[in-house]
Amino acid sequence: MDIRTQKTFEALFALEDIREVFRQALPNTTSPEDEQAIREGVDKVRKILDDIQSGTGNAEVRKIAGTIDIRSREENYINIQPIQAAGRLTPEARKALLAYGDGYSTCDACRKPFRLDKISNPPIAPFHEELARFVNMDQARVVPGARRGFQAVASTLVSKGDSVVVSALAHYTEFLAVEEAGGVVKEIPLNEKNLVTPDAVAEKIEAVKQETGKLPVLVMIDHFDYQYANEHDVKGIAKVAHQYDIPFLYNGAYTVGVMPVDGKNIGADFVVGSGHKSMASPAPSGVLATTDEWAPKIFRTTQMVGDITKRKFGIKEVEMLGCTLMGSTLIGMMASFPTVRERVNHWDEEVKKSNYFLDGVLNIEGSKVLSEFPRKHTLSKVDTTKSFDTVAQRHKRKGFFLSDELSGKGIIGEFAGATRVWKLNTYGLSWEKIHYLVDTFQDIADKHELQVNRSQLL
Ligand SMILES: Cc1ncc(COP(=O)(O)O)c(C=O)c1O
Repeated sequence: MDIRTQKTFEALFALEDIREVFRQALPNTTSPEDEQAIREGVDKVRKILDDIQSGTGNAEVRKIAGTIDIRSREENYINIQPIQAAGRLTPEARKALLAYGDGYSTCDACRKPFRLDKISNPPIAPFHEELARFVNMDQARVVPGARRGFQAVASTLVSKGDSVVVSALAHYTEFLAVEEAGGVVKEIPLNEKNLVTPDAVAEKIEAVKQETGKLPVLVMIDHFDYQYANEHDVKGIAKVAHQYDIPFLYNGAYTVGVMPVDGKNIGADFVVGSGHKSMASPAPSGVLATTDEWAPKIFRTTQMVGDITKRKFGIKEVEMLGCTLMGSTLIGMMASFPTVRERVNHWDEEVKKSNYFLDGVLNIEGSKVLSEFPRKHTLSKVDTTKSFDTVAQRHKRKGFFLSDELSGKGIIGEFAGATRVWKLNTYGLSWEKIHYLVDTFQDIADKHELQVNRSQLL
């Protein structure tokens, strides 16, 4: 890179930093004048970035400026996309992405024993210890996504034909992990509230035993499922699994990183989390934590010896394929961790905001919340077939009318065209944004002559 390009990059990153400071200040602003000043500041910086992007300068610089500008979707819009909310990166993680983009940049100081989780500069080894403490388990490894955590556990515990008990709302990646290991999933039916109960788990275990003559080898349950984000009684379920001496995998894809998770208290043998879903981390990232009892099995090291060379790679862990996350993915996760560790303490406030917003939606006649209500999570499933979809039926833009209206008001993230049954997530939105969301949904309803019961607003 020539010196001019390098200097321009530096200037771009400095501008980005300034914009980030503005952006961070926005949710904490109370006076409209300050908010206006901050918005103008963001606009000015954007304008400079736009000029660079569209100017005739160095193509490489234009390209990187373009990449940076993708971030405007977070600054200019309220994004209620269901699965992105808690995975959005912190400014620190964004910087780490650039600084540690080279794949093996984490490996400069890799010394004996040669393994990722043993590297102390950057402080990857202490990060692993902190991760284990964070979910109150004994040992942890970073993995490329929650799915790789399921895979490591299934590959260790499941042999051909073994049964694994999962929820009827289990994520598909649990199915795949079991299939790859040669096992079969056995689904626990839901009760009338779309919940998996400990009793239903016990019945399923008994049924599997009857049917196959063998107990299942693993029970794997999502604390909050991906469909309704209903809370399932994981502690009660872990207890049932242990009564049959079956290990319990806690799927915390929607919890680890947003709310406090205490694996020991739950009775989990394995805790799996998703970095890019709930830990403000780049994809693919996640965590697999376990107890001292299970660690030697799940994190077993290789026994393989080369038949000609007699080479051995003793310290490398088989399920981790030696090392897992490298470069910016891992450092991004680490960079966000202080924020993530702190933010779980504010989960109750996040849930309050989620309920406030949905109360506002429910005040629009015909709207329903399909998830358990009041909400215990920020991800929710709503049914607007009898409210907004009645407008869609008579609107020339059909099902797209709602997305058009919302994006016109700076709200994005719903699936365009889906105004019937859909999911959204309010995680991380300030109270100001939540109020704005409610007002906007109700204004759109008003405009299209749907009944809105504003008197019930808090
Ligand atoms: C409940 C649940 N478990 C697991 C996963 C997979 O997570 P990852 O993408 O980190 O592998 C998802 C992803 O959507 C999910 O919703």
